[in-house]
Amino acid sequence: MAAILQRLQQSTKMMSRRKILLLVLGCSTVSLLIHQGSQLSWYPKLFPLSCPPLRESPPRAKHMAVAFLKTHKTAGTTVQNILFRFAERHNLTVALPHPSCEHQFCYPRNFSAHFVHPATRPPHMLASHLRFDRAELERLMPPDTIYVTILREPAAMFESLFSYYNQYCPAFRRVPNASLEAFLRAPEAYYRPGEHFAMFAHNTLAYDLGGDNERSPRDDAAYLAGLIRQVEEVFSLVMIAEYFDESLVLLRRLLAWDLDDVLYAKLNARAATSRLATIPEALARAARTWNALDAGLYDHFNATFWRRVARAGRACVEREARELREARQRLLRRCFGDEPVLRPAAQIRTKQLQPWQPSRKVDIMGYDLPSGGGAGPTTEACLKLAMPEVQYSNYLLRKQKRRGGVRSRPEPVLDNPPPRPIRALPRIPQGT
Ligand SMILES: Nc1ncnc2c1ncn2[C@@H]1O[C@H](COP(=O)(O)OS(=O)(=O)O)[C@@H](OP(=O)(O)O)[C@H]1O
Repeated sequence: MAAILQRLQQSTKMMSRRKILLLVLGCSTVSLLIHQGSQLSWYPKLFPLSCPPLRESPPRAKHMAVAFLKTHKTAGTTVQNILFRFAERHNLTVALPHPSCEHQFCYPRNFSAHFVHPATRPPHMLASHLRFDRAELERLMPPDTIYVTILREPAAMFESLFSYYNQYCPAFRRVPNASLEAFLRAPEAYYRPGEHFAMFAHNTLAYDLGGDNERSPRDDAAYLAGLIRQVEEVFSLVMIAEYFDESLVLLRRLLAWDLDDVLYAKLNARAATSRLATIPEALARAARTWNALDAGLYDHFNATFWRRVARAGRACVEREARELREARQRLLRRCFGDEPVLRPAAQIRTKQLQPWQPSRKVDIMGYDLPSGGGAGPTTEACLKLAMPEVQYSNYLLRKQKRRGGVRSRPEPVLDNPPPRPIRALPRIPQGT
């Protein structure tokens, strides 16, 4: 009897152990499904299992030698600011223009290594405006330099150029009522090749890339194909301004940087009142026809960009881009308050954050620090995040000059002298 009872007890124990085991297994499966449900079947595109982790293991060393060709009106200032801050955090030398070149490398002249301030050589990084010259850049930069650049849809870019350089580019100044429509109806009536700053009025991208902006792909298709080949040979990544966050994801992967390294504040944006809300289709077509070389470059590199995104896994790139946007919102809120409003220069009290205004008709927006924030590492990081190009270039030059000489006193950030007039483009007499 006792033996029967003992066996009964044992089998009950076995049963409950099996039940517990089954229960545990069941729970784990359900929890796994809940946890990864979105990665399995119902959101397969958004959360694929195959996305590489944000931080590689073992980590690939961050790439430190970068030359960014800062093309005009393409979100280049925002990319430049990312690179400047990275360089500072890693104690890298940034090539900066000699003061006689202003804050650009004597643009629109072809780049020469002579334009680089001696206190900023040999550099790890370069990100100021220049007209591309491969041999001269290779003479200056380390052999393992990664070259990157950015393009923007030519109609949007041209609308921005027309508004920003309206007072400086004679071709634009000739147009009655500063009308973009009038210019694009008959560009040849206003445009004179070879005159001062003509490159802002015709195929600016091609010119910045070192090409001949007067060539037309309609008459000479081989020229465009050759220019594309040259760009492909040198640049490891051509970013696209319309897909800025996706571009940064590709950039940070190329350079083995963290997502935090490419956080940014949007710089150099015009106020809504200074821009066309939408570019009418006919105007966009005319802008693309007039800038046919730029349109050809953009179409080609936009297509290669998306092929590259597809190779990296589109869903993974989108997921990272979304993480970047969320982290960026958190950072902007922390730096500039709950509503990180872009504001006109007149409303920015912090001198170092006032962006240059190209004319009374165009408002370039910026950020301001909340009052009473005081000094400190967070304030300094926020200040740099929103610092316009000229103030940041001047600050970096002073800092690097000092590093080359006396090392003891750190460069003050918050109380540096007011910036010199920005983009000291020569004033052109009315009616030229
Ligand atoms: N993150 C991001 N995404 C998309 N677009 C952006 C971004 N950052 C800047 N911008 C827009 O880029 C224009 C300014 O370009 P640049 O800084 O290259 O101008 S400049 O040549 O250095 O003066 C300017 O365009 P417009 O406002 O149309 O003039 C900015 O609004």
